This record gives sequence, C-alpha cells and structure tokens, in this order.
Amino acid sequence: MRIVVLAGGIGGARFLRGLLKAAPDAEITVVGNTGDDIHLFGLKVCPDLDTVMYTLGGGINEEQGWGRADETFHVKAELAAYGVGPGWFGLGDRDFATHIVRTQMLAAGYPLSAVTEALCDRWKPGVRLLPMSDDRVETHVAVDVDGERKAVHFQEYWVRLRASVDAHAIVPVGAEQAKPAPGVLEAIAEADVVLFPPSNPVVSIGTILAVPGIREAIADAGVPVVGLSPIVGGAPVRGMADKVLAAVGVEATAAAVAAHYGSGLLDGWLVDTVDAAAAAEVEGAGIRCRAVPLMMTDLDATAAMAREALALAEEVRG
Ligand SMILES: O=c1nc2n(C[C@H](O)[C@H](O)[C@H](O)CO)c3cc(O)ccc3cc-2c(=O)[nH]1
Repeated sequence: MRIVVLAGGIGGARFLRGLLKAAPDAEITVVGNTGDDIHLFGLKVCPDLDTVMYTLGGGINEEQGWGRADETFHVKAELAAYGVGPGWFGLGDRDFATHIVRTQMLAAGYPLSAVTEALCDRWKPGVRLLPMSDDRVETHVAVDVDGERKAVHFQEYWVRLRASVDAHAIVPVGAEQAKPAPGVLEAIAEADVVLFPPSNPVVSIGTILAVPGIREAIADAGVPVVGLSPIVGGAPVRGMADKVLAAVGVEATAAAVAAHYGSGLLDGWLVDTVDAAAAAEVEGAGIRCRAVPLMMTDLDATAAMAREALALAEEVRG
C-alpha cells in the first residue's frame, strides 16, 4: 500500500511513528511543511522536516518533541557572548550540525529535496521525506505590537510571543509562486490513500495545501483522503492551533476543522470519542466520520489511531 501523509512538526511526526507500526509494509511518503523554515545565525533551519526526521530516526528530544536528545547549548551561549541572537530560539549544538550541513549543501546548489534526502541517509526515518517545495515559502503572521500592525515570522509568533497576541492574518509568503518539490505530485498520483495527521490545519497542512498543484493533485487522485482531528473537546491536543484557527475564522472544534478542509478534499474524518456528538455534523457536511480515541499517549494508542484512519479509508473506498 502506498500512503501519502501531509505533515507538520510534532503531531505529524508522532502520528507517523504509529502509522509505521500499524502498516509496516506500506510505502509511506511524507510531504513536510516548510513554511516554518527560518534563516538564523546564517543557517537554514527546517523545524518540521527535522522534527519528522529526528522523531522517526530516534534522535528527537522526546519531552520537548523538537530538537535533539542529549542536547547542549554551547554554540548558542558563545554566540550570545558576542551579542549575536536571537536568544529566544533554542538551537542546540547537535542540531546546529544538521543546519550547517543543510546550509552548505544549499549553498553548493543542491535543492532542499536533495538535501533532505542526504540528511535522511543518516537518520533512516523509514519513510520518504519530501519538503512540500524546494522554493522558499515563509509563513508570516500579522499581529499588533504597540498599537501598530506588523508581520512577524511564524517562529517569532509561535516561540517568542508564544501566540499570546491575536493573529490577524496568516500569510504563507512565496507559496503562490512555489512549485511542489520533485516527487510530491507523483507520490500523490500513485497513492492508495492520503492522510492528514493531527497537525495544525492552518500553518502546517494549510501551508502545504497552499502550494499550487498539491490540493488539486489530492482532490484529483481519486483515492480516500482521511484526516484526524487535532482538536479534542474544543481545544488543541497540543500547541496553540486555536490561535491560528481564529485568524482564519475557523472555530476550534473538530467539526469546524473538518468543514474548513471541506468535502471537496476530505472523504473521512476521525474525531475523538469525547467529540462523538460532532460526527453527525461532519457527516451532514458530506464527510464520513467516526469517533475513536485520538490521544497519542503511547505508540500502541497512536498505532491504533493509524489503523482506524486506514480502516475509514477502506470504508469510504468501498
Ligand atoms: O517552543 C519552541 N519551539 C522550538 N522549536 C519547535 C518549532 O518552533 C515549532 O514547534 C514548529 O515550527 C511548529 O511546528 C524548534 C524546532 C527546531 O527544529 C529547532 C529549534 C526549535 C526551537 C524552539 C524553541 O526554542 N522553542
């Protein structure tokens, strides 16, 4: 079975771990969000690609969900001693090595997709990890600071501001001109099923879908498209997805997120058992819906979620 998964960072990566356990023989292609990417300290940082790569490759800091295990921060401290920041973004020494390799390869002319493949040669994530695009796309967030509207990079909004101020708009700058990375459209066209893990529907999956051609390829693939709600009981399972949902006028409920994707894209939607009452609303919008436990508390629970998603895909195919 060929499965394509659109993934953001922590939620997507943890779901993929369950999917690999649930479907060990599947050929899994992950299309990763690169709208969170940022240039810092002269280096190109790709948080979501790295989170997937480290999580599946066994190098992730499990407690945080991002960055490397057994990390130290000597380089960052040395840079700070020179007055070089930003201090608000935690780049560790081991992680720095990844960004140095990536930046060197990009400077030598390799596209991000080739760089990602080279990095994955080390980590062997067990999936084919593709960036959504080789072109630069950067998610910016419009916020009010000291009474003035300005756009900040998504990482500044998420990490420095902790999403503590209202987001007035979310703009994936560069997405309109971006092309899907090599292999993305082909993987979608050849897929037996497309899954949306419980990643952020706006700044992760929404950004991937904003790359021209990707949404259309999924809709045209003629295969089941099944998503898992990142909202449980009216709140994000983790992260601050409700903040960015509000920016695009979507309520933080499992049913509203399903409607946001729409029946033109989504065939099936899993909501948590606490949201079982929302299933009728989702089905009324033309999307097959089942209520199952959606908390990724451990690998077995996550694999069970992945099995439910694949079962729902078979049901809608039927
Ligand atoms: O909350 C934080 N998240 C950090 N993240 C996570 C990241 O900001 C976001 O959670 C994602 O971009 C959203 O998917 C990092 C991810 C990396 O790959 C590398 C460095 C960081 C640093 C931070 C950090 O300092 N604080």
